[in-house]
Amino acid sequence: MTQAIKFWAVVPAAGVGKRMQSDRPKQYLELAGKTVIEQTLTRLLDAEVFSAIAVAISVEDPYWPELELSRHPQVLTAPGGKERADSVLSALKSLQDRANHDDWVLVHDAARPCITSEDIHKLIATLADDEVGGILALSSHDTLKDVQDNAIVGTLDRRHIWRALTPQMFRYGMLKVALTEAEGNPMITDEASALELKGLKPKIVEGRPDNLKITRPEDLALATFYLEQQAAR
Ligand SMILES: Nc1ccn([C@@H]2O[C@H](COP(=O)(O)OP(=O)(O)OP(=O)(O)O)[C@@H](O)[C@H]2O)c(=O)n1
Ligand SMILES: C[C@](O)(CO)[C@H](O)COP(=O)(O)O
Repeated sequence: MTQAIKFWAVVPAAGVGKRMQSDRPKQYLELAGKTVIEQTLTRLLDAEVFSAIAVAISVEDPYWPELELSRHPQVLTAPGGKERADSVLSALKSLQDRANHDDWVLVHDAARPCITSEDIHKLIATLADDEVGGILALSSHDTLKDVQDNAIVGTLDRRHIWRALTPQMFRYGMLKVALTEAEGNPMITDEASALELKGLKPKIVEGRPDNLKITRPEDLALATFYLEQQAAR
């Protein structure tokens, strides 16, 4: 008897947040009354689609155990790695006794707290029968320039340039193999790039522009605004 396909979430949350220039990793900064990571995990839990959420946490992280969500029955913890891809692979390995080869995994940055159930379900509905999977992404509303040594050398066709977001949705077995084969490759900054290395063509699903990644100090105010706008809808 074929087993029902399950959905798992993987949340890389082991970064130090250098670009945020704050006193703690950015996933533990306050945002709308909670920490950034609590906002993110709450949204993933509220989507009511994941069998479990595997969170990659730095082995030196003193903040995680203080969060009630760290004891949530659907939240699992895995040791983070040197790079984001290492953290994602570690979290995937922590699911190996639970996830089946063809189950779907949605990898979502802890630093993207404005994700909505709407976009999670849109990604799943669009790709649930796809051979490879794909990612939420944003098209460009601006003219894009090719720049070398601070000088414009050309204008790019914006129809072919999209900004990758998360979640990124791939089959458990396929993603684990791809990230294992790509281990140590500095060009692998998202899950899709590991699949691309194998000659696969992940799909694009247009996401909401408010699904920002908190990276620099000014992003917190924008994220606060977005969460308030979403709450008012
Ligand atoms: N070794 C790492 C590096 C990053 N991440 C996670 O990957 C997500 C996106 O990465 P990024 O925005 O680059 O976070 P940081 O690496 O923390 O930021 P910075 O590059 O400014 O240090 C974040 O949720 C971060 O916690 C991770 O789990 N393990
Ligand atoms: C995965 C990602 O969110 C896609 O845009 C992004 O690459 C992660 O941030 P990083 O700064 O590249 O680690």
